[in-house]
Amino acid sequence: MIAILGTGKMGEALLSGLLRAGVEPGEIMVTARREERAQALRDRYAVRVVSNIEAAQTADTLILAVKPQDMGTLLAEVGSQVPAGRLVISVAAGITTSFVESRLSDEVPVVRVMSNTPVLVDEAMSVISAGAHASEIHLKQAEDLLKPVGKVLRIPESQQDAATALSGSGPAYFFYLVEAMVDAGILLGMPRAAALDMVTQSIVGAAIMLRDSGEHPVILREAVTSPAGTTISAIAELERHSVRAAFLAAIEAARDRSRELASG
Ligand SMILES: NC(=O)C1=CN([C@@H]2O[C@H](COP(=O)(O)OP(=O)(O)OC[C@H]3O[C@@H](n4cnc5c(N)ncnc54)[C@H](O)[C@@H]3O)[C@@H](O)[C@H]2O)C=CC1
Ligand SMILES: O=C(O)[C@@H]1CCC=N1
Repeated sequence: MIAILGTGKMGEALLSGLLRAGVEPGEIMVTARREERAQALRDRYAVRVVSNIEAAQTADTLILAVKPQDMGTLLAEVGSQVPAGRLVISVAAGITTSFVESRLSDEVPVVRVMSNTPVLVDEAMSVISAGAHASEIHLKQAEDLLKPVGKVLRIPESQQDAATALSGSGPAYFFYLVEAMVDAGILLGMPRAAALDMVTQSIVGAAIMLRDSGEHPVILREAVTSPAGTTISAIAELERHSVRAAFLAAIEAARDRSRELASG
């Protein structure tokens, strides 16, 4: 039995992914703070909505998917209720395995996961790290759970904050880029719907080329960049506005914020 504690955007994305992967609704229980939310989850997925305590006491695998700021409260409620031999998976940004372990009364294995919203289309990037009591078996269990909804990579926990900044938040940077490019289309007089279509298909095509060609992004970009052509005129402007430096600083800021979140 799998329990998802805190079924918001990420918890629901994981829930729908598990169901698409063939886990039976009867094998999953979820928790929610508000009754309307609980009812929506029952209606949409036919899963049982239970209390945090019931989930903690009965599930073999607990997925903690509350906001980092709510993790202390949740663990204060359920920490003493999780029996040894279970697996706890935390998907919260910035929350370390030792933070979770120190709030569990038994030596329960903890795996820290950073996934991202493309879970919704089975294209997540999930990075996982083992806590002090987690072994190969537990990492494998977490991998098996996450593989149907995308790619899974094991990393040392010391790199989790960087991964949160890069792939956890990553989709947001691309949506932001799409917004900016669509605005550029509007500036040039394109209808909004056509601009969105053009940008979306360009970004999807480019992403698939990047993933499937095995080529380095520099090679792919150079193939589009003709001498004295249009692309280099755009790239010169991006360089003039230090867009590359802005990305370095932005992702570093996200990494720093991830580090801060564990301390509340
Ligand atoms: N949204 C994203 O792209 C990603 C989010 N995450 C992580 O996933 C976690 C959840 O984020 P979101 O889903 O975006 O937040 P959210 O606010 O949509 O979901 C959190 C849910 O937990 C519920 N909750 C809070 N305290 C509770 C408690 N004591 N008992 C039961 N339910 C409780 C809230 O009512 C809410 O429905 C965060 O820790 C975040 O760092 C990780 C990767 C990507
Ligand atoms: O913004 C956040 O805190 C979460 C973590 C990774 C993506 N979204």
